[in-house]
Amino acid sequence: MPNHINGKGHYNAEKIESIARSPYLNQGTTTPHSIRNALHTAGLSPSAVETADQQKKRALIQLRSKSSNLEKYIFLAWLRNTNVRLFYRIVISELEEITPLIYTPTVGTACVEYSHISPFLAPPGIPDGLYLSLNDRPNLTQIIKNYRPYPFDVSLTPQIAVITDGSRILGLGDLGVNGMGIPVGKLQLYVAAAGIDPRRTLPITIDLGTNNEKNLNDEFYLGLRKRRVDDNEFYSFVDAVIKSLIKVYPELLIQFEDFSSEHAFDLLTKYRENTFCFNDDIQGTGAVVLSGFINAVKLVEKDVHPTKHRLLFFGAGSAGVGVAKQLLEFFKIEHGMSEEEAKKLVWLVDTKGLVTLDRGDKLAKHKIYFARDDNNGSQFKTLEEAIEYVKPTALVGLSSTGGVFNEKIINRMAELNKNPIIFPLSNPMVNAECTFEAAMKGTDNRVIFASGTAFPAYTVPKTGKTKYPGQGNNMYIFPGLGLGAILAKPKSITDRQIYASASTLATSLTEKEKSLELLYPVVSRIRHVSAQVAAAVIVEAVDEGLARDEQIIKMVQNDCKELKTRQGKKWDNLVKFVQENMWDPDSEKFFNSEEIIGKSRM
Ligand SMILES: NC(=O)C1=CN([C@@H]2O[C@H](COP(=O)(O)OP(=O)(O)OC[C@H]3O[C@@H](n4cnc5c(N)ncnc54)[C@H](OP(=O)(O)O)[C@@H]3O)[C@@H](O)[C@H]2O)C=CC1
Ligand SMILES: CC(=O)C(=O)O
Ligand SMILES: [Mg+2]
Repeated sequence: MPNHINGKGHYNAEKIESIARSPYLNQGTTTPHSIRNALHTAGLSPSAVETADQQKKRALIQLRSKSSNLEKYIFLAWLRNTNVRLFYRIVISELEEITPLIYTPTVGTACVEYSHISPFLAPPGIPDGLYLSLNDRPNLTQIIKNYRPYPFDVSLTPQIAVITDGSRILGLGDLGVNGMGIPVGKLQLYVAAAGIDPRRTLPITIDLGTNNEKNLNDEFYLGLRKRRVDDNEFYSFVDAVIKSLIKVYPELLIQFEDFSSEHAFDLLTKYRENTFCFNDDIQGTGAVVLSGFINAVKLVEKDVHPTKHRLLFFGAGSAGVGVAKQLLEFFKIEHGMSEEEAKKLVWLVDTKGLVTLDRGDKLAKHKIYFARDDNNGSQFKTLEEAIEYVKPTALVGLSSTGGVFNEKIINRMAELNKNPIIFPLSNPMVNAECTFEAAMKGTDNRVIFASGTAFPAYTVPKTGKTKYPGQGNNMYIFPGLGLGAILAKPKSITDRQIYASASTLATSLTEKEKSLELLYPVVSRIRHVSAQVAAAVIVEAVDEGLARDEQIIKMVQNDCKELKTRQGKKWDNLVKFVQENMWDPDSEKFFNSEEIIGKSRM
């Protein structure tokens, strides 16, 4: 495109066009006439200039008028892809209402439908995420560079990528490329909950085929129409993707998400020491459940000594085993137990029953660590049998099997415990092992409860007292963990950093939240909580000698002198620094229209 008039004070037409079309710079109906004139967009919309509040009010009315959550999801995606700042203004101010629409449970429905809806989520030329298919192998580096949703801000390179292969999307199984909704959804929470600049996020779905018959037979399925590749090809392709990503963006933090469990563990083992990465389903979930468990232990400690808990996990995949491993750290660190002692507090159940060493089947690698050898040859095939054998104080569901904690199971937990801990953590809501209402009714309202997807509060009919369920979802961890890591730039993300994120989340409850016996902070405080989690991760990374950001290292050394007693501390200056670095849709620091127009001058 030719320039307008050469010389000082005139505009470069190409730049003007990219500003006018940028979903980030677009201010829609709030654009002042001066800017419309400068951008040559005067006359392209009605003349009214609105305030940001009016603009937001209209969008919320439209959103609320939609009759299904999927329609709301589509509306919100369009908003995000046409007016980023308006979208995040809405998300941040209405977190409780919007989170279930852009994340679990609605994102589950959106993923199932993704091939049907994705062409309608964004205007042409604005990608919703980056697709890397097997056929792209020779050109990975170039294709990675193609992802430029905000062409005007091309100097702002991605800081965080969430990557999936769509093989285990929530509890919905193998959805192939339709899994894209997950990296997109997670990254929206990075922005809303931790203030990562939306221009610096990179959602990726790698397409190595799918074994989902429904997708393979769906005329509208948009991914490769072939079965998944074998393990050799899988690891080789993922390796090529990781290497290309690091080549293009050397400081990129990579979050592995919703890979099938075998691959999830192997990828984490392979990359965690030498690549700036973590696995959200193993480590993020481990940390968030640990945090809720720490608070649950406090609530029941009058009756159950912390070291006397008996934890029964229903589900022994990446999430179940990841959580179980993280809980061991609690017993070791806070209660001085040895690894062997702590391990004895954990039992796993999978599709074949209680996981034991002598069960007779070949156990998947990740199950061996917790496989019991003290069962004297007895085997326990069902959850009921396992409960009778273990007599658990806590029952944790990570099995993707909706409703499996039935009335009988819940009643039995209530007989065994004054306050049974029941965490049906599978997603989306239809896969939760039980509802909050069922858990309350089945335990005479004595349950200590957290689920992966938020359930409504429950009012006890006799007393009129309302009880609030916890939401044990990794969304309370990964945004803050990622932000802390991005700021401190540690060489790797360690168990200690993960533990620090969990223990800080646990201590972030306000007095009011504690008085309501909540296990997690209310969602509306998530931005503040993420800043605290980020600060904890930073302190830990500095203490471990792994942080590489000089300014952060100095600040931590000044602010947190007594590192050994740091747990539970607030590190006010550091938290303030983190908050100042959080992207905010209304901050002049991140958006100054005059300056942006100025930049387009020749
Ligand atoms: N709340 C949160 O933040 C998070 C929740 N999750 C949820 O956790 C769930 C599991 O994830 P992940 O571990 O990766 O998935 P996997 O599919 O790898 O694991 C599921 C596990 O459940 C077991 N299982 C499935 N059905 C049954 C059954 N009928 N009876 C007994 N065991 C059964 C499987 O047994 P087998 O091994 O024999 O096949 C397997 O061990 C998902 O729903 C996911 O959404 C995940 C991450 C975070
Ligand atoms: C929450 C999440 O990461 C999952 O269900 O997989
Ligand atoms: Mg996940």
